[in-house]
Amino acid sequence: MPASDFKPADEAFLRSLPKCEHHLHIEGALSPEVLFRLATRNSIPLPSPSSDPAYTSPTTLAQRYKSFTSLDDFLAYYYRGMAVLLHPADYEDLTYAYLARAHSEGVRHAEVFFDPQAHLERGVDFDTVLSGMRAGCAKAEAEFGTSTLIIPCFLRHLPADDAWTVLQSEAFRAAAERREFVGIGLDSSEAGFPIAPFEKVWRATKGMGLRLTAHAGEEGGAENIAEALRVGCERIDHGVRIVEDAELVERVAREKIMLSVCPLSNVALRVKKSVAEVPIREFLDRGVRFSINSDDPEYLGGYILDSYVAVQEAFGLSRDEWKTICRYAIEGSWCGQDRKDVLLGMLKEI
Ligand code: HPA
Ligand SMILES: [Zn+2]
Repeated sequence: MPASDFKPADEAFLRSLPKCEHHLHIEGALSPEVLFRLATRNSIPLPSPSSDPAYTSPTTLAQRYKSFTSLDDFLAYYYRGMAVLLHPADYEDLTYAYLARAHSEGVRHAEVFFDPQAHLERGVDFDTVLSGMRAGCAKAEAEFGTSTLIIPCFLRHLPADDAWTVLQSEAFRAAAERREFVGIGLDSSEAGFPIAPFEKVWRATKGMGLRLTAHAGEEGGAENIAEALRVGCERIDHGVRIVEDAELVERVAREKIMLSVCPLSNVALRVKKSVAEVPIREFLDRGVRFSINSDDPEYLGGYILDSYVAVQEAFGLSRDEWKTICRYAIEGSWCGQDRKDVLLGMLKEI
């Protein structure tokens, strides 16, 4: 269906679908307005407008976010932006605001990433971030019934020893034992930063009974996806370059390994020229399981419903195909079977 045939009624249908979001960095839900407000409240100096005019106002910053040239160009703003987050309440408010917005767009289950090392290096400890996020999740769960899980991600541009230190820390181990997060991920710059050095971290994490995922096949090639699976990842974040390797495509379909795809992010970071180039059609035709996610909604082009609408405009999927995507997302979630059954029940009613 060409874009001009997209009916407004389809947006109501897309909104009504019971969605699971698996690829959302909470730091990427920090809007320019909140960034400026928290910078003042927490006395964190922003770059001066003479060094970077983007920091003149929230409007100019939002405008700058529309012209990222690469993952690293974005990451520079993303790491600078999150420096305004200091207190548990900052993380709680950010998490709650994201979940409220997500709920209004039909998200019924969310698995939320954060980057502990990016906070630790500024003196913000693991528990500050985690306790704030958990409070935001609890509030949203009580108010909207959204189920949530939290996934700390290690930064692949830092040495694996640094991730190992976090993994061995008392705060990480105690929270893992209390099951305050469900697994770990790996994010940040992909090209030139292979996953292999993190193998020891990944094995130890698995030994703690935690789940494993990693960003791979976003900026880097399909070989990074194969490597991520070799070290024990159960799902892949992005993974769109998997189509470069037909055997790997067959394998993930056969083994029901889910890809958490982020179409608007791919376009914003120039991984793809347009949403139409994201291999949604190939994935559906070859039985590759995937979910559709926003990644960093305040930086990279929008929230989850924007992503669903963009995919519908590009591919004109049938209602049954949308239900298949939502079923893949439910089945690929890391919540328990009881919750999955509830979500599948919601999907049946659509
Ligand atoms: O899309 C991403 N890729 C890698 N690292 C990230 N950190 C936040 N978002 C991303
Ligand atoms: Zn991401």
